[in-house]
This record gives sequence, structure tokens and C-alpha cells, in this order.
Amino acid sequence: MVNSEYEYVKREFEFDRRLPPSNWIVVRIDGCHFHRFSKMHAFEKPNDENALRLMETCAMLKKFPDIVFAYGASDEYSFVFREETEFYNRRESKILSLCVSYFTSVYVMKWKKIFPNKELKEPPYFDARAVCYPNLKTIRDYLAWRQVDCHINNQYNTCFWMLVKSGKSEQEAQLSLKGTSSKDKNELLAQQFQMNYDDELAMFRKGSSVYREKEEKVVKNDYGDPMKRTRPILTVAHVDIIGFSFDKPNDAVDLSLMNESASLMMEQYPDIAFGYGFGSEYRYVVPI
Ligand SMILES: Nc1nc2c(ncn2[C@@H]2O[C@H](COP(=O)(O)OP(=O)(O)OP(=O)(O)O)[C@@H](O)[C@H]2O)c(=O)[nH]1
Ligand SMILES: [Mg+2]
Repeated sequence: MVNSEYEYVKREFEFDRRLPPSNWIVVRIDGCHFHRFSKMHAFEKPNDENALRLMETCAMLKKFPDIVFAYGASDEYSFVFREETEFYNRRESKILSLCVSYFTSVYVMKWKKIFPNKELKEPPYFDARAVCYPNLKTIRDYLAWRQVDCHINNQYNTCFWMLVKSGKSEQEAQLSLKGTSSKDKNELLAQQFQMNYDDELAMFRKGSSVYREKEEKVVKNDYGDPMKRTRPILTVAHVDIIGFSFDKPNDAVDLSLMNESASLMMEQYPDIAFGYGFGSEYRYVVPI
């Protein structure tokens, strides 16, 4: 093919950054100006369960099989791509732009279903960054960091809004919480509001982890004989990441299942979720 005289604009000016091989890739998406966006859409304070569920429906494990784990809280979500992924040849700009645009589109598409009586008043938009982590320890530490952040923010916000709802101004509430430890905050909730922080929804305290679990099913083969088949189930859990088992890759990162997952998910899951729970925790299959 003969190149035109203008082809140099691509050859000489366009550069692709490829993310280093043999590293887990984390894409973190964060809502832009969600302080204003949540106010404008009257999200409940400090946590709006529906808004968080809407974010969960955007977790892209079904769309992109190379994403093996996602963690979200507040207006952010982190997506972990398996370490050997060849998704778009590991081109950073492709990975980031696809993830953030897909996430945003699903957020807008699913809005009406989650908030049937709320008009979407302005377009939500998100930023995204990609970071590479060389091993499971650093991935686990990364996710633990995000979860600790979720805990610190949620505990602060729970106290802050309880104080404001009880009649303090926002400035007074801020002053009351200045310099308080985590233990002080728990005591404040217990003494002033007879609240046990641990009774708050696990989704608020621990954020949402999305991953595939294996389910064994008996299906009929081509000859009509029953045979066992393992299928990946997309699961959302509100659990401690620090104790989560990433080490046995088969638990969450079964690569052969990964290849199958995109088509199987389609076939397996209608639009409705089922759930089960105990205590303040529960798990359910994500409606996609
Ligand atoms: N009321 C309410 N607000 C929420 C909820 N989840 C997120 N937010 C808001 O979203 C903000 C997220 O924090 P940031 O990402 O630091 O703030 P931001 O306004 O999005 O700022 P940038 O990310 O820098 O654009 C919180 O401070 C809240 O104001 C929710 O469930 N309820
Ligand atoms: Mg934000």
C-alpha cells in the first residue's frame, strides 16, 4: 500500500504506551465532581444504596473477560486485569478509553432502571488511570488500601451526617470530629446516637468486591448423558479483602474459565438477580 504524503503525521507523532508485560493492570475509574452530582440528584447521605448498586451494575467483568476482580466504593471502581492479558496489546490509551467510556455508558443506560423516578439532570463523567502491579502481594495491598480508604471515609461521613442531622451545622460537625481516632468515632456513634458502627450495611463499610465464583452444574452432553460442567458465576460480596483468597488462582482467576465466561454469562443469566444473606452481609448474582 502506498502511503500518502500525510502519513508521517501518524508515523512521527502518534505513540502508543504499552503497559509492561507480566504485570497485573489496575484501571481505577473515579466520578468527576460527584460531590456536586450526588447533591444535584439528591443521593442519600452519607450512602445512597441505589447509587452504589448502579455503580455495581457497571462492573465490567462480563464485558471484558480479562478483568478478574473489581472493587468499588463511593464514586470509584478499580478493575484488575489478569497479569498476562493481551487486551488491546496492553495499549494504555485503548484500555483506559474503552473502560471509562463503557463504564459511563452503562451508568447512563441503567440509571432509569435503578432510579425510575429520578431524572438524570447532567451527564455523569469519570476519569481513569492505569497502574501496573508486579505480583499478587502488591495487588492485594492496592485493594486493601482502597478498602481502608472506604472504611476511613465511611466512618467519618457516618459521624458527620449523624451530627448534622441531629442539629449541628456542617462546620460544628467538622470541628467535633477534628483529630478523633477510629475508636473515638465509634464511641461518639454509640454514646450520642446509640448506634453500633458494625451494624451499618457491609456494603457501606467494606465496599463491593466483584469476581467470578465457580458453580458446578450437571448438563447433558451431545449423547444425552449427564456430565458435570463448571460455570463462572459473577458474584458481588461485601467482604474483607485482606482475608480474601487471591492466592489460589482457581478461586477467582481461573484462566480457562475466563475464556468461556463471556459466552456462558450471556446464556446463563437473565436480567434478574437472586440473592442470599446472613447477618449484615449478603451475596447475589449481578443483574447485567
Ligand atoms: N450523598 C452521597 N454522596 C456520595 C455518595 N457516593 C459518593 N458521593 C459523593 O461523591 C464524592 C466522591 O469523592 P471525590 O471523588 O473525592 O469527590 P468529587 O466531587 O467526585 O471530586 P473529583 O473526583 O476530584 O472530581 C463524595 O465526597 C460524595 O460527595 C453517596 O452514596 N451519597
Ligand atoms: Mg470523584
